[in-house]
Amino acid sequence: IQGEIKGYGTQIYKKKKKKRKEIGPRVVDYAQCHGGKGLKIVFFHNDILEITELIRFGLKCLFVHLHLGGLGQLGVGLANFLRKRFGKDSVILSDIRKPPDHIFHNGPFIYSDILDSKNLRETVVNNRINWLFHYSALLSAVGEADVSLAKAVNITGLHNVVDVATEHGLRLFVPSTIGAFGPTSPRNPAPDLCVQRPRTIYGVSKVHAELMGEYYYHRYGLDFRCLRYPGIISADSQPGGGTTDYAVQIFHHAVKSGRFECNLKPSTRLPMMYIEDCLRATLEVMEAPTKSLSMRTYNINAMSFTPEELAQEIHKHIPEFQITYNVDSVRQAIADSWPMNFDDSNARKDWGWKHDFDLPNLVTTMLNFPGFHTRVARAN
Ligand SMILES: NC(=O)c1ccc[n+]([C@@H]2O[C@H](COP(=O)([O-])OP(=O)(O)OC[C@H]3O[C@@H](n4cnc5c(N)ncnc54)[C@H](O)[C@@H]3O)[C@@H](O)[C@H]2O)c1
Ligand SMILES: C[C@@H](O)[C@H](N)C(=O)O
Repeated sequence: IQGEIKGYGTQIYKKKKKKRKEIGPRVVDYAQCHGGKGLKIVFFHNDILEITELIRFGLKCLFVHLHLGGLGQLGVGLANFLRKRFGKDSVILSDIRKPPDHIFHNGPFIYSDILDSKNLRETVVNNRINWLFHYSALLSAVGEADVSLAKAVNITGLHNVVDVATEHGLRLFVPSTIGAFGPTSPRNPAPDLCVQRPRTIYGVSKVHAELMGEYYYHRYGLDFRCLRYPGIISADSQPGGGTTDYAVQIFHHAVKSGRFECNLKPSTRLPMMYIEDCLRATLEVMEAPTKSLSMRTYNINAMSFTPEELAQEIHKHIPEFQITYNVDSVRQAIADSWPMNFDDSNARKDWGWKHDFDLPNLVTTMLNFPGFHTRVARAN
């Protein structure tokens, strides 16, 4: 292996018979592996930046990520995405639910309840975890239906996660949301820093998570990283009870029956994103050099549309598709308090965020997603 590791002025050499390393002061050991065809390099476990650079040069590396709340709409996709990048055994998926066979056999899975701090600590210590992705949460609509459980999972759970991550020097990712804004926030667009007075327990808990993470970063040096996601749209996983769920369900109904009853008004404009962009952004901000991050919580944006505009785009592919409206007052009130558009210029400037999917691409990709039609048929 030969090449310069950008930004670090270090080099790895492989010569025919003799292997030699020059890779900066933090390498603690190196050895031949794979029958002499490879070079195994051992780092201090926190040197993620150097490891990231090496992976760009095609080196395989083992460092372990723990992924909490991993069986939800976004979790399995994130685990697959990270496993492709870092190797199957480097990512441990966890949840309190029993995983289906194909997920259980696809890589390490363990039970982990974020409300049980002892169990969480044991998991982190026993598996020598370096990065932690905290996806466990009750979303906006289900949170309003059970405020006390939402308080426990979204607030007490977050405290446990932040404590363990701080104690063990982990890099911690916590997703926030458009739901962290409220009716008094600027809505078109909502910038990173502005009034945040959400009116849902979900939103309140996410503002709390943003502030706790940033406080621990300043006070104790916790490497906390947070993105405010828009509503996320995925083909192979179901949404978990949010206000933006309609934008996933519409595709299933369009394919299955050609009809969809929407629970938001036709003119409700919300920021949205295809899952592939969301997962890529998550990895990009986790890999971003510390010095490039001027903030610890960033908006990320891709597109913004109304149910009416989404239906029109689907109509181009399925001309017989029909949408009707039966408004759910709880979800509508939530949606009306959220931003219509997101200003993500800081993410674009600081660490080069750029979305790939706009509305036409999203609809084409969803409707042509491999196995989507079969999956819809099976789900029904
Ligand atoms: N999906 C979106 O559109 C969206 C948008 C913005 C932000 N987010 C955030 O991304 C994260 C993941 O969202 P999602 O859509 O996958 O959510 P989801 O509701 O689909 O999944 C949440 C998971 O958390 C697990 N969980 C609940 N209680 C737990 C506990 N005590 N311990 C461990 N796990 C527990 C659940 O079993 C579930 O698998 C959440 O934090 C959410 O707020 C999601
Ligand atoms: C927007 C996001 O946080 C989630 N999909 C919800 O609607 O609750």
